[in-house]
Amino acid sequence: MFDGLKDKLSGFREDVEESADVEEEPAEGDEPANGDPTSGDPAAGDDAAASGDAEVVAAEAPADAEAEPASDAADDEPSAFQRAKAFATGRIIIEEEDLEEPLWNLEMALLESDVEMSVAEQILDTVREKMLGESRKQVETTGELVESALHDALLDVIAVGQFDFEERIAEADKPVTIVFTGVNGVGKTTSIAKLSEWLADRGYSSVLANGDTYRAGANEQIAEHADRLDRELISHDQGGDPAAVIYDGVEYAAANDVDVVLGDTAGRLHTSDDLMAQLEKIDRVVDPDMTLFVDEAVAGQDAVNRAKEFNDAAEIDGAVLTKADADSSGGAAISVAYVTGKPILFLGTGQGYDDLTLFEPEALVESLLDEE
Ligand SMILES: Nc1nc2c(ncn2[C@@H]2O[C@H](COP(=O)(O)OP(=O)(O)OP(=O)(O)O)[C@@H](O)[C@H]2O)c(=O)[nH]1
Repeated sequence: MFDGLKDKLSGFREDVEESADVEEEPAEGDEPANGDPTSGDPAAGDDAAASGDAEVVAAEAPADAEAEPASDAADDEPSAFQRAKAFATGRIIIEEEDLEEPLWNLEMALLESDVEMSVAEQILDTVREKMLGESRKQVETTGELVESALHDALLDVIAVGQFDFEERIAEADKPVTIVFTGVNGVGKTTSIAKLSEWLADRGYSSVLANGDTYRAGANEQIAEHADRLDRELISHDQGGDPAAVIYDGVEYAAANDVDVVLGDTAGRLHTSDDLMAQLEKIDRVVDPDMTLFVDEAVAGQDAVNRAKEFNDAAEIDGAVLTKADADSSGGAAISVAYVTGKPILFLGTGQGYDDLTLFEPEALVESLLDEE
């Protein structure tokens, strides 16, 4: 999953390792490109330093490095002594300028992978801070340092607002009403059917309510899922009031001890203003326990923009990203939570009813950074 992004992240690691290697070259006695007088220290010839596995001391680069070379050994800068010591112990120092090109390449890679601009910038800021920050005292290999910086940076943006969905269902008063929003054709209805099955696997009953009274054929489509899964479906004729359908779903669930109401909504009306007004009305009338926004992982930036738009109209509690099994760039999965402040809760991973996976930020980050 998200193989393109995975390759690009691995490219960043190689870039940094290459830049760090350049720092080690003075072992041969060459004058370093940056003219740093300490880089030529003979101690840099240490075997460990010459190996690709050299340890790293992360240090803040002086902001005015060019104007004032490291000769003054100011307390808050990587002093000549620190550098000499680093070389003597087979370590290298990562400076801001070593990261410049790799970070630029990383930014391009993230944008090419459809990561939203503000999210890409946040990732870069965290990576820069983690790799140069004073607080990082541990000594690690270049690869480990990059991996840990990327891990923290990605997790920070992906895990925004994450909560335990099953616990939320377990603790809520029944029936729990969940309304699904999102444009047509992204897999909203299929996701409702999948979630009904996911809930049943965990002992929760559910009823489907078709609030998409706009599109011809919507009743038949959801009825097919309800039949196959043997679930009750509440629907009104085409053109009816969607808020009334979902309201009836809640009444039915309360009267029949059903745990969860899963309400579908239209993905398109005459105008997008009509659609947003309809969602606001459902919000007002039904006051759902959760509103989940559904879109395709493959839609990239479009999915991120739509998530923002829908969240503005009827505040969402989380998102479901479908078609994560298709070859997608990964940008939506990285960006939606940071941009909306609401977590991705599920990934759709196929067309079967069991193809719904709880979204786990830590697992996603680990798989993105897995070198296999
Ligand atoms: N590969 C894959 N296909 C999916 C996934 N989720 C849904 N689909 C397919 O996407 C298509 C559209 O899904 P629907 O559930 O009809 O989409 P919708 O958003 O409800 O569309 P409307 O009913 O038109 O609003 C169907 O063919 C689904 O089988 C997924 O996670 N992976």
